Amino acid sequence: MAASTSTLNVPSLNPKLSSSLSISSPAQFSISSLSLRAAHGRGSRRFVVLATGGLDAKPTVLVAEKLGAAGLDLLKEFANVDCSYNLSPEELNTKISLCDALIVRSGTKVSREVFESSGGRLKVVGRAGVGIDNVDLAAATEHGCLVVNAPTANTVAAAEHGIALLAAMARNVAQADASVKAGKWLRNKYVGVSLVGKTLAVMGFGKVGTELARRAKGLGMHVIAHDPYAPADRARAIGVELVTFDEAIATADFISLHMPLTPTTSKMLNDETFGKMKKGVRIVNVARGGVIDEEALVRALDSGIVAQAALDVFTKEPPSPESKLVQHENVIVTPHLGASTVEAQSCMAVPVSNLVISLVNHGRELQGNDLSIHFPTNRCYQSLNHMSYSLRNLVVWLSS
Ligand SMILES: O=C(O)[C@H](O)COP(=O)(O)O
Repeated sequence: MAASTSTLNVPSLNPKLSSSLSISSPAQFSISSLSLRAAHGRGSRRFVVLATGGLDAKPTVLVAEKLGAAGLDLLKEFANVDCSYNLSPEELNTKISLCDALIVRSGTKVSREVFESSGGRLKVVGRAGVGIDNVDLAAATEHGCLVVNAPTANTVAAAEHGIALLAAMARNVAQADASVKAGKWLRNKYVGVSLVGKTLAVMGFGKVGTELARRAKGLGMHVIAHDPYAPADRARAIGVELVTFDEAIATADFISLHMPLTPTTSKMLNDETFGKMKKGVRIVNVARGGVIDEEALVRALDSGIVAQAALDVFTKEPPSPESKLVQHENVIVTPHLGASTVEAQSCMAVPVSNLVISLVNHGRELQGNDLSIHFPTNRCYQSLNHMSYSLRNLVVWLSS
């Protein structure tokens, strides 16, 4: 699919740069960065981006969830940092009026109330991770607040966790571990299934989906993928065939979910789609809980359509421990650990902190060839509107 392009006016400090910049967003399933190019330029140019309305005094950054140490050190150099974890929504709303920037992971809901409570002071929300479904982007836009993320830092961690769940599910590792620890020795009960030669459907062939597919190929699986926006040649290059949604779910022995949560993907797996699957299919979800109708999944597990599920993410996190899904004997669960490796956490903290500081404090510059700034509309299902509004808060300088 062709890249989608939108043009808007951004104030420029440099006469060499036309004030009209073309922003192109390759329409892929999991686009995470957007590149800016001068309207008259050829190829990549070097940009420096400065946030307008920077602060004279040191900005205050609220870090609402645990962030890698290197990122915190960077923040502390340029800002007053308030690390307050596990805030209630009310506490967050109260604190936010004293903050210029907020850094979160997936556990903090940055709702409309947060922006309203900030009284206009909040300039940047940094998402130390990929998913920005916990940030109300429309409210951010209305309040002139930029939202930035770290779209690549945890790709490998999430793909590796998907593979870990896939193998653990197929070989009943979690159930067998619990039974041995409970004094049992159930060698017949926990006979598993092999991965080699099985068809794996990767739903969402973006960064994580692609990395997981590559690894699954290494395990001898036949990998197909569905993604309305992924280029066929990228899939072909690693020996993956792109197929329709219905073909993917109807032929797969294993399904691994890698799409973002959007209005289009919400409850994509439901009674109807489970009904089209091969009996005995096994499902892995390291994307977002909301892409599965969880009650429908319990029904599909009970009826045997779905033999097993391995879930890292849930519609509501944490899920109730009494939840039928969590307690189901054919389901294994982890507490949203996809990005939780030492390497991913340290990798993601620095770029997010850097972006936040750069944007909140115009004394620091952000530089790049293809502009290294990530905007909130990093999913094809979202419009370019939010990005355009966000860009109006920026000044762009073409330095070469
Ligand atoms: O969106 C993400 O980056 C992943 O789901 C990880 O979320 P986390 O930062 O809360 O671990």
